[in-house]
Amino acid sequence: MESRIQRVRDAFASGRSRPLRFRLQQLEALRRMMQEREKDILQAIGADLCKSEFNAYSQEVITILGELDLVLENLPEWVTATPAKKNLLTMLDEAYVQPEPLGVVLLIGAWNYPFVLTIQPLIGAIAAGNAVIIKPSELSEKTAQLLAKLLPQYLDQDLYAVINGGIPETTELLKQRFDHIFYTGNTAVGKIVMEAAAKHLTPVTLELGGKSPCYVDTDCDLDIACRRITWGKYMNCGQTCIAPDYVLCEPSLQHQIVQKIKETVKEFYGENIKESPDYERIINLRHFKRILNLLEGQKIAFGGETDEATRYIAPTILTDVDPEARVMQEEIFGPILPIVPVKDADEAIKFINSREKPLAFYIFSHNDKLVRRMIDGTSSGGVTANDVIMHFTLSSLPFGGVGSSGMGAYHGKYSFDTFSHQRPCLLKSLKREGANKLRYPPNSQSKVDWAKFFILKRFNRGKLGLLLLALLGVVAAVLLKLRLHCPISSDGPQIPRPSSVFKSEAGYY
Ligand SMILES: NC(=O)c1ccc[n+]([C@@H]2O[C@H](COP(=O)([O-])OP(=O)(O)OC[C@H]3O[C@@H](n4cnc5c(N)ncnc54)[C@H](O)[C@@H]3O)[C@@H](O)[C@H]2O)c1
Ligand SMILES: CCCCCCCCCC=O
Repeated sequence: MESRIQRVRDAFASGRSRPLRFRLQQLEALRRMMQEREKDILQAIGADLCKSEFNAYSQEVITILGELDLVLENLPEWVTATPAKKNLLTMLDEAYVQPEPLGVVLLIGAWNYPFVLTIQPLIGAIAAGNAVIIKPSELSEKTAQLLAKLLPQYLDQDLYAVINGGIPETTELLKQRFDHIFYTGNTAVGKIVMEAAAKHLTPVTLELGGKSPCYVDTDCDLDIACRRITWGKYMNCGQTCIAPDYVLCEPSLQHQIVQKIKETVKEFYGENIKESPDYERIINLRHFKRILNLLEGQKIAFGGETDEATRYIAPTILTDVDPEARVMQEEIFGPILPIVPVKDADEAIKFINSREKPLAFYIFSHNDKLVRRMIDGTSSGGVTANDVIMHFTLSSLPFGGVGSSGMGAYHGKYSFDTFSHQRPCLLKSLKREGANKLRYPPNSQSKVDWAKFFILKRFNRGKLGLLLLALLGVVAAVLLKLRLHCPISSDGPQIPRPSSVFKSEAGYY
């Protein structure tokens, strides 16, 4: 493993990953891979999660194709240095911010959307000019194997390496030094990743989980709300990081919601859900048993059927759920929807704020004021109002958590920024030493006054003040140029001192 990582490091040190043209070529190659190997990709995802090709395409492949289009179109602009504003002291210099690659990035993918959650951050890391070690999740075994086979066929083999394995391999990987670690998965492992990263002071992006609440207001189109909640909750058999984890609503809505979700489940998956090509299975037996344990002692209003042999759990709804119940203590990550009755929106806000910050927050209401009040009154990684999941699909929005649901964000330009260092550059000349003498010892009141003028711009805000400032700026620039070779007297510059000229009743700003 160490020699493989060293090969990636050496390749990064060669500088090969940096030119824009190279980055674009690699991203084009990824796009070619998506087109030429689409069938293999869909089959691998399908085998891991019992997912239909249609679902694998619309949930994973489309996102990647969209991201590639966006990055290929905008990367030339993103890599360009941005000129920075200058002050009076630097007005003749060059100042800009230049994004530069971080170096070798470790990318640990997740199993629930094993393709998109590995390739989408990879696109950002390549776009930003990094070398990458990719560690797909061993739980989505077929996709992990496919990535190890395909990526070296399309990408530079020295710069980008896939390392497969389970906990021992990840543990070993985390001992190595990286320039950034991007991890997607649960919060407990997120802490292990962060601890390992701290040993090398490696920055991390942690895309974690949490219990994402969904508030349904009485002033709401319940048919539409319940159809959208059903889609987002039971998609991928509930194994979606931003699935609505539980519903908060007034007691009077509870049974209507159960009824409408029940009808929608029938509409989506038919009478026999097990036969539906659109309904997935739980990834493995460990997670299957974990989810079943959450049902213990609960009032099942709908669903509840399970089949261990195929790891099937029916779309399930629990009503009158006690906030202290186990199902309300950990992220469900399965097709169980608890409904917790609350008195009103204020109680819902208090409920949400009394818990860890979730990855997503959903509100269904016709009342725009209420929607905004609930957004302002809570905190979460992201928000969608009157729908679920959809903020993930908009690449102009950063995707990530807050508090225990994660740190950092990605998608589109945000991925590029996550994998770049924004390097501030100030290019001065060795000339104009006269101006610099202001900051050299010995210091004096007059030098401090000048520094206040140049850096803090302490002068009157009025029109006259501004006009005088402009004039003085020109005079100062000319004088400083003329004085290049003359020492500054201990009494300060021989032009009017700014503090006496511009101080007025209007004060400073
Ligand atoms: N924010 C996001 O974008 C996002 C996306 C997908 C999943 N998630 C979150 O991920 C969670 C679901 O997946 P999961 O993490 O439960 O899967 P999991 O617990 O089954 O496995 C997580 C991964 O962690 C690794 N791991 C476990 N113990 C480890 C250790 N001691 N050291 C190093 N690695 C170790 C395993 O090898 C495995 O690959 C949910 O909380 C979900 O919300 C978040
Ligand atoms: C259009 C639906 C896209 C769904 C993609 C969901 C990805 C969620 C990532 C976390 O698990």
